Amino acid sequence: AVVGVLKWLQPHKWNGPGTTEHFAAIVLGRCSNYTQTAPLAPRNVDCQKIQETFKNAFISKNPCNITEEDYQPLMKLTTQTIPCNKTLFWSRAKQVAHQYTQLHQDMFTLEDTLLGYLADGLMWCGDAGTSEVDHQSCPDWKKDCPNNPVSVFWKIASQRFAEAACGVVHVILNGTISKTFDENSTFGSVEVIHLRPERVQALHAWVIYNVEVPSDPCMASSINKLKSIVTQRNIAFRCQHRPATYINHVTNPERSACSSMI
Ligand SMILES: Nc1nc2c(c(=O)[nH]1)N1CN2[C@@H]2O[C@H](COP(=O)(O)OP(=O)(O)OC[C@H]3O[C@@H]1[C@H](O)[C@@H]3O)[C@@H](O)[C@H]2O
Repeated sequence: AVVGVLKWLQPHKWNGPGTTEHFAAIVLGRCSNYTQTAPLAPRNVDCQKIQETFKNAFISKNPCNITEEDYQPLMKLTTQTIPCNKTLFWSRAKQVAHQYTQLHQDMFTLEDTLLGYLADGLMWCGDAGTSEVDHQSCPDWKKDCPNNPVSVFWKIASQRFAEAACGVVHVILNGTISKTFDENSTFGSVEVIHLRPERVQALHAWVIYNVEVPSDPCMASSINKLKSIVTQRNIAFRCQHRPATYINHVTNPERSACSSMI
């Protein structure tokens, strides 16, 4: 009990929340669940080994000096092939994107792959001086350092997800915020630039908005910026705007509000 109190009294070294309680057990459970239930799950996966490899990527390491190489062993163990034309990116629209793939299970966001499914919503970090995870605090991207275990993970996972994409790929963007497309987002700074023009013919953007918008969100200046980045990479670009209720209709067609739309 004394050790527990002392740990609780330990000063918070970083500005971000600490490692998720039962992190290793959650990763192991998610791995087993995914490999037994998900469509296109990689077969004969050693979940114990994946759990250990995930921990070894950041345990006993300075949590402000994590590199993409630290995650290479984990990336190798979780390699997965997504069918062409079935990749869905999102930016500032996580919930809508997952509502969509819940209904269209032939489409895949990063979270619908094993790697993204293992880590979604979790926090994790360690420290050079110990083999324990830090439950007190972990570095915040802005207030502490960008090369922390969680940010580096999502950067390398997003990059590999984009590099593996093929055919016509889609992205759900948020039409109710000023920067519908933000070059500094992970989608803008990592995924768009790692699409391979020899594998990807087109990027289709679906701009989702909540309320009637005065003008076509596809005409926004940030969408034009996305179009120029994509077309300069020899990838065709198309934009369509959709009311958020469209996703709800698609998700719950039996809802009375949807009847008028059908
Ligand atoms: N749990 C997940 N997190 C993230 C995924 C992802 O797929 N799952 N990410 C990134 N990401 C982390 O989410 C925040 C904010 O994203 P947010 O600001 O909402 O949007 P981003 O474009 O940065 O990132 C979403 C984009 O990158 C992948 C996913 O395939 C989407 O196409 C940012 O710090 C990223 O490090």
